[in-house]
Order: sequence, then structure tokens, then C-alpha cells
Amino acid sequence: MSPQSRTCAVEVSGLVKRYGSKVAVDGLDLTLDTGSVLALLGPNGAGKTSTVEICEGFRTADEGTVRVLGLDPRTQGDRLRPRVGVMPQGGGGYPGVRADELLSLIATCSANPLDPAWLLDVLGLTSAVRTPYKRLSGGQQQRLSLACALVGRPELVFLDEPTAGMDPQARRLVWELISALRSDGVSVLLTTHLIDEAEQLADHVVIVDSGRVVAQGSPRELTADEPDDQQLRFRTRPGLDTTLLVAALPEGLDVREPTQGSYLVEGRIDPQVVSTVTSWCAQQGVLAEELMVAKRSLEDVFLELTGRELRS
Ligand SMILES: Nc1ncnc2c1ncn2[C@@H]1O[C@H](COP(=O)(O)OP(=O)(O)OP(=O)(O)O)[C@@H](O)[C@H]1O
Repeated sequence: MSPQSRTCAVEVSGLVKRYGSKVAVDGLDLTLDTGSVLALLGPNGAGKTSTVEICEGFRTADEGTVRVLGLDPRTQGDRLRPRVGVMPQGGGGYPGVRADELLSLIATCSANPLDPAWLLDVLGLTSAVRTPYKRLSGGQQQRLSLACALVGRPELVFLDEPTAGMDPQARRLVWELISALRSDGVSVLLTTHLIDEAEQLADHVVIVDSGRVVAQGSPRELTADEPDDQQLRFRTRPGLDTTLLVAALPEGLDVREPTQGSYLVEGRIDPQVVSTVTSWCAQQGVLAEELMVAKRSLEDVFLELTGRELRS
């Protein structure tokens, strides 16, 4: 898409959100292109939900500007609501309401809703339609919440941790649905702390930590899928002196032991490098276990940028 024809579903600039002395969002910028999927990826407490809830109009920003479908969510919410779907974190249904009742109620608020029965079927909830909300499993509540976000045929959906608490099968189903939304031209802004979710779904990933953007780009850009930017990983006895290995490897390759017994060789990995590493291990009298060559993951990118693991 040329820059001229690019349109934005969400534009956030210089966003700041404070709770008392706590700065939850600290000058955050992001842009969601129309018809694409943006993943806001970060650890617990990074400021993802605060950002999304400001975009949804549920919270007020302390500083910065937010435009959603060209409108201000705080003052023009009435015009936005019919066009936007929201899946909040943690469900939010009334304890006694049945799945079909809740979805039908929300459908009546829309001018041209999807068929609730069809949507419940797509989301694998047909057997639970008459179950009260409080008796649904966490994963079923999540899927019902997603159905509520989608039943009004929104142009834009906000999904806050959409697959939290789901089993792998349900997670796969939701991923397929999000991909289908994208194919239909719906814009999606989702939050997640799951690397694979961001990698699988997102056109654009914004990595946040402590309320700030630490990196952003497509998953491919962020992991720099270049031949010179690979890793050879293996596990063996902790604390080996890698000086001789570094000397035996071609210039430009780096060897580290980031966690005990887990070794990383970084740079251009070719067959000769693999051979040198296994020979060195043999000289040390150790076996290189779980040896693999891979590109950098988003997890590695996060670790490099923040010095912490994403799940911490
Ligand atoms: N209503 C509130 N009052 C006070 N502090 C809050 C409030 N809401 C969030 N915070 C704090 O602001 C910071 C950012 O929280 P936020 O929920 O936006 O992050 P998050 O990235 O969505 O985290 P999670 O993945 O756990 O949902 C956290 O330190 C949190 O404790």
C-alpha cells in the first residue's frame, strides 16, 4: 500500500496515563493501519490495557492525542460505538445470563448484526448456549466475550488478551477467526504477552515495557531475518570456558551463556560453524544437547532491549 493510500484505524501520539504517582503509559505512539492486525506485546503491567481502554473511550488520557476511526473516543464515543467491537480483559457478563441471551441482547443494539446462533456455532459454543455465564469455563467466557465484540459487524475490534485462559484448541480457533477478520478488512488491535500469538497474527508488533514502546515493526523486521543474524543454541555442562571456541570460530561470531548450561553462538551460522562447535564440545568431553539453528525470536528481541524475559 503506498503511503498516500494508507489510512489509519487508530492513531495514538504521546499518550500518557498516570494513576496517582504511577506512570502506567509514558509517551506511547502507535498507528494501526486500516485492515491490519496490530499486537501490543508486553509483560504484565506494561500499560497495554490502559492504552486500549483509552482508545475504547473507557479511560481518560492525561496527555497525548488518540484518534479512532478519525474520531476522539472520549468526546465522540456515540459515533464510534456502532463501528467498534470491544473484548475487555476478564469477560464481564452478568453471572446469571445465558450465553445466547447475552449475545442476542447485544445483537439487538446493532443495526445489522450477525446471526447470534451462527456466531456461537463458529466459536464452538453451541453446547453451552443455555449455560449461565458464571458456569461457563474461563475459555468459554472468553469466546463468548469475543462473540459479543464481533456480533455487530465492527470495522475495528479491540481484543484485550483474547486467548487468555484458553486451551490450545480454542486458541487456534480464535487465531483463525482473527485471521478471517483481517481478510474481511476488519482492523484489529490486540494485546498479548504471548510471543507466538503476536508472531502468528500481527502485521505490526509494538513491544511495550514500563509504558514505553521499546521496539516496533513487523515480526520479520523485529527479528531481522537475515543470514547474518542467526543463533546456534545448545545445552551442555554449565560454566565452560568458551575462549577457545571463540578463537576457533570465524571473526564476528559471539558466544554467550545467557542462562546456566544454555549456550548461544550468534552471527552467520554455516555448516562449518556447527562442525566447529560440536568438535569443541567433543574436546571438552561434553555432549551438545538440543542443538538447533534458529533466527532470533521476539522473546530474544525483548530480552536484549529490556534485560528481562517477557514472561517475568
Ligand atoms: N486503576 C488503576 N489504579 C492504579 N494503578 C493501576 C490501575 N490500572 C492499572 N494500574 C497500574 O498501571 C500499570 C499498567 O497496568 P495495565 O493494566 O495497563 O498493564 P497491562 O500491560 O495491561 O498488564 P496486564 O498484562 O497485567 O493486564 C500497572 O502497574 C498497574 O498496576
